[in-house]
Amino acid sequence: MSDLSNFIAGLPKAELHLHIEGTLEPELLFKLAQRNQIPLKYQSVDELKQAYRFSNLQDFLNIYYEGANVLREEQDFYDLTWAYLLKCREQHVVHTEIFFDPQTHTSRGILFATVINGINHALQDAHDKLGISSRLIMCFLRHLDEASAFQALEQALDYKDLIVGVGLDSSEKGNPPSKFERVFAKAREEGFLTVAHAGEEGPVEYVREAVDLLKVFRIDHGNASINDEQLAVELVRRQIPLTVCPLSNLALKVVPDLENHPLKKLLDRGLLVTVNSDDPAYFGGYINENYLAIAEALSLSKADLCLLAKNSFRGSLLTAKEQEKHLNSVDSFCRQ
Ligand code: HPA
Ligand SMILES: [Zn+2]
Repeated sequence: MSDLSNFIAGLPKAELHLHIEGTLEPELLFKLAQRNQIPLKYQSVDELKQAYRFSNLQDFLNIYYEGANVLREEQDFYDLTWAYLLKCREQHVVHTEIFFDPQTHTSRGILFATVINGINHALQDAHDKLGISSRLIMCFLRHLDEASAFQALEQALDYKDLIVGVGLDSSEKGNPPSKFERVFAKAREEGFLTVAHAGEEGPVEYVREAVDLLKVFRIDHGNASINDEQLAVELVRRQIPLTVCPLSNLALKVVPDLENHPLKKLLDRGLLVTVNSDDPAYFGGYINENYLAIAEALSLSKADLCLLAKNSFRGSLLTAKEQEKHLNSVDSFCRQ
């Protein structure tokens, strides 16, 4: 390993933008298809991997929802989550805030309870056996209507002890945050925190709506924030984190290449930028690969990487005391 990848591997990190369905590796996908006797269009893992070439977000989403079809039983959700948590241990992710998409599963007749119990048991085991802490955030699919989101929210009310917040993902263009203003208002009333994907493929106006209408405490992606000076000033002043996902942006052609990624400009402007993997099984890398790719493309210094790692804890839902502990461990690693 190069000096830089060693350094990144050793940095204690939190992950704040990770779709659990996006960690479904082709090998596990095949194994679950077999276990659940689900026919696949693809003859082999290699053939499936060939299909992982995307021109935009929608291209990816079509394959991602198709992949999720092999998840049927509680054990499937457990195995999926556990495999990701083992990756966390390997990559020194000590805290992770995970998205799941209940509508992807309930629309296929899978019970909400099946999904959340499988995920939650793995998170509990990771806490007990691996010392990894976590939070769970439920995302609404923005291509579906408001009524469907309200239904998902209704089901989440029974699991308030397991779900800390709600988010918004799927096809961004044409599905602005304003479409879900009332659902998010109800979610906040019920005590959920809010986040939203915004400014990935969509315009900067969607970032503004996420902040003003959905009252988000973080923006997922937020690349477009660089296009509005006044908004950027506000994000800096309020230290609203951006959960940036470099390899995702590259794979979905949100940026033409990583050399033109806005991460360093956003960081230098004082935004609370973090690095995350989004859907690592589909985009060619987990968190360390994301740190390495963006560090190489933008010539980030070790001090920049330390700041990104610190931001990952500052932007998390951990308590101030827990954050302090992790910030100290980043500091002591970075002083070496
Ligand atoms: O990056 C993403 N954007 C929108 N929806 C998603 N669902 C999984 N990943 C993504
Ligand atoms: Zn995402």
